[in-house]
Amino acid sequence: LLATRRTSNVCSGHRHAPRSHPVLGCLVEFYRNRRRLLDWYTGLLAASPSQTFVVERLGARRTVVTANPANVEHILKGNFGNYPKGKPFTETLGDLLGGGIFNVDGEPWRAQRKLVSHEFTARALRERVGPALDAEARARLLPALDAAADAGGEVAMAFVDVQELLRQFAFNVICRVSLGSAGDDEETPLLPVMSRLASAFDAAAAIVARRGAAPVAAVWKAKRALGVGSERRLREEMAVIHGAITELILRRRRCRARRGGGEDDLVSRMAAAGYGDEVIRDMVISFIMAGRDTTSSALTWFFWLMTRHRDVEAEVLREITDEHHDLAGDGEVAGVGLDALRRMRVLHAALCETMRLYPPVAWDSKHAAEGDVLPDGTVVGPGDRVTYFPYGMGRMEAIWGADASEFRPWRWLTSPAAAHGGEAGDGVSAFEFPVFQGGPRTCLGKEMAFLQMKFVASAVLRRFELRAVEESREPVFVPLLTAHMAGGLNVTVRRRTKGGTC
Ligand code: HEM
Repeated sequence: LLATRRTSNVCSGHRHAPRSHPVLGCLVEFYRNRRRLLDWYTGLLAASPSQTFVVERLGARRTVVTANPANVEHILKGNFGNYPKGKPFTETLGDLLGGGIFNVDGEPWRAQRKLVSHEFTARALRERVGPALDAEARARLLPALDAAADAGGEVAMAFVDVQELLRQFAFNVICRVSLGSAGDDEETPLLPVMSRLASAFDAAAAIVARRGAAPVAAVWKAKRALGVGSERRLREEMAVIHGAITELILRRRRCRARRGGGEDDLVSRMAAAGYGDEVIRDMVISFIMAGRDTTSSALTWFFWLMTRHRDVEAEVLREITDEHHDLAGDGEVAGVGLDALRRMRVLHAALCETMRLYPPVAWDSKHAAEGDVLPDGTVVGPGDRVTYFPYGMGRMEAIWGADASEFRPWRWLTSPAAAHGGEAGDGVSAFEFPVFQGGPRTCLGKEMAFLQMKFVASAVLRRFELRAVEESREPVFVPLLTAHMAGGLNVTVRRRTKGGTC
């Protein structure tokens, strides 16, 4: 069973691994560790001489898990063509994502990527993302924190779940960006459609994520064939999602017709390029998926880390105050504000450090089209799953040094490229820090994500001091499709005075 001398096999070759039944393979071990897979995998990778191990278990595909940067570069870039997402991935996520960019390979992926990249030009960020952030912050995010701050004065334990607030914020922003105004001006209010969509989306994504984590895929497939249990619920939630998005697209069309066309949002451009309603709908689903839980997850951990590391919070606040931009106060966010956000190096470093330890996408898998040998000598068979593992990589001493487990944003400012005026993190390879993936399929929304996270961090920290209600509790990181904090992040909110103190 050993793939190579340097690669550990979880069930037979690893010196710390328990002996396993030759037929059941890893199933027992896997089942025993199912609630702590992240830490189990991280430990196995750290102990492996080449930061790679192979899992073989009955009823599941052979899986190579790696935290080795040379292997990650090979999979994501060097031999990209041999590592599509593959059928097992697209089958698991197909009911949710359909034929959207996240769930297709080959030519359909290439064509969608070309089209979608227009959403992320400097102009699109300035003209559409900036105003969407500004509008959403003014409409809901800042008023909710204001209300919590007011309540805090009267009720001893008034608090707000900032993770939930951030998820709603990101959801509304991504809907505004991909669908334009989507008929805000119509008689039937838009909000109920959006909240129907948001809750169906949550339920469907959770069911699909559990499919991916199931020890044996045959179980969910049987439930789907019989239309029972969670699979039946998934079908119902998907009907709600499809109905709501189709309604939003129709509103968008009516809105465009009323205004005489000439608009440049994703839906309009896909329609103009001849894509049918179903493909457009699936693309919007992929977009919501990509843009919603990723930034809100990173920001939730960021705010929690700020309550733990007040020295870092003070440095970030000093930088924000120095930039003198008033993000939701004087309306400059869409112009000067975006440039000010780009200049914030300490905040950028703190966000990178947050995502190193708590990556929004904790692991990601491809499936080998043909047999291959990875740079560290691991043999890959045709059809094998190959998983790169940002969560484990962020904690590897082999990559980050002896202080890998500590939150130290300064490490991002001391690389030679960053120290000479580059952006924080310049000089760190995407294959050592594959939080946004890397190579031809690298995240298209990376710049938008940083802008959004910096915008929210600045707008919130400048006005409010957030403190975790249970400061001493270590929150639980739940990976699913995108990661989140179990139980949310309840914080108390106090308004800051002008000088940045409370
Ligand atoms: C902190 C925030 C974010 C992180 C960590 C992140 C991470 C990632 C990762 C790991 C992938 C690769 C997924 C895969 O191929 O399996 C990806 C792809 C993608 N991301 Fe992001 N993302 C973030 C925010 C965003 C935002 C705000 C958008 C805007 C809509 C976005 C749009 C996309 C798109 C369209 C793809 C698909 C690219 C392709 O398949 O060619 N992302 N992202």
